[in-house]
Amino acid sequence: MIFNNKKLIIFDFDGTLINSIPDLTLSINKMLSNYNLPKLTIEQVIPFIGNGAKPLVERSINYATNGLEKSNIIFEEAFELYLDSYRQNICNKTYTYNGVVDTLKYLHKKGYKLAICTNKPYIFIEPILKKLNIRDYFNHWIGEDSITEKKPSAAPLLYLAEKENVEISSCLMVGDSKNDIYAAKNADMDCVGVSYGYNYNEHIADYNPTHIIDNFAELQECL
Ligand SMILES: O=C(O)COP(=O)(O)O
Repeated sequence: MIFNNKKLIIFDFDGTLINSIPDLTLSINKMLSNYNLPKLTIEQVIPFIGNGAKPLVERSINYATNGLEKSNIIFEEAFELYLDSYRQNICNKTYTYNGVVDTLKYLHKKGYKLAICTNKPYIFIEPILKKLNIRDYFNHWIGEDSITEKKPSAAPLLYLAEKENVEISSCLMVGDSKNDIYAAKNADMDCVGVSYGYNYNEHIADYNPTHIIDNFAELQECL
């Protein structure tokens, strides 16, 4: 599929541009170990990603304490422990998926405006972009706490379109999660689903994005 007349491409972050799951899991496990709870595997943590940091911590604690006593856990304290650990391990094993760097370079060179809309806390975005040497490709990035609503609300996508002064029909959302597809549909925006991400272990095709790609570099054939 070829998308004509697009000017602004908005990317999801975790599961689309970067595989952050090893560092997220490490930080979840550091938090859990504080309460002598069993460690979770990467596979166990994957379906907890997508709605932001608090749901990730909450789902992980619920899973790890299944049947165990949890009255000793104060959620706000556990959340701070997780944030502290992630701050220190933000980009140890996180990497860009295959084709991401070359494709960002290609799109940037072609004159597209590029932005990121993630449900990750804002404070974590820039350090990762810098560490992975991709910061300068993006005009804007927003996190779950940047405005009052997050994906699957249309609000963050509408906010970015307005910031960049681009009409919705000239924007394209690219993401791995149903939250990305719903946000795009709620904003009446075309969207590309990537099949290799997390998406609660569900097929992205089940959410009917405008187009699906299996490798990020395929975007170069669409734009
Ligand atoms: O941190 C999350 O829960 C999801 O982040 P994402 O929106 O970049 O996939």
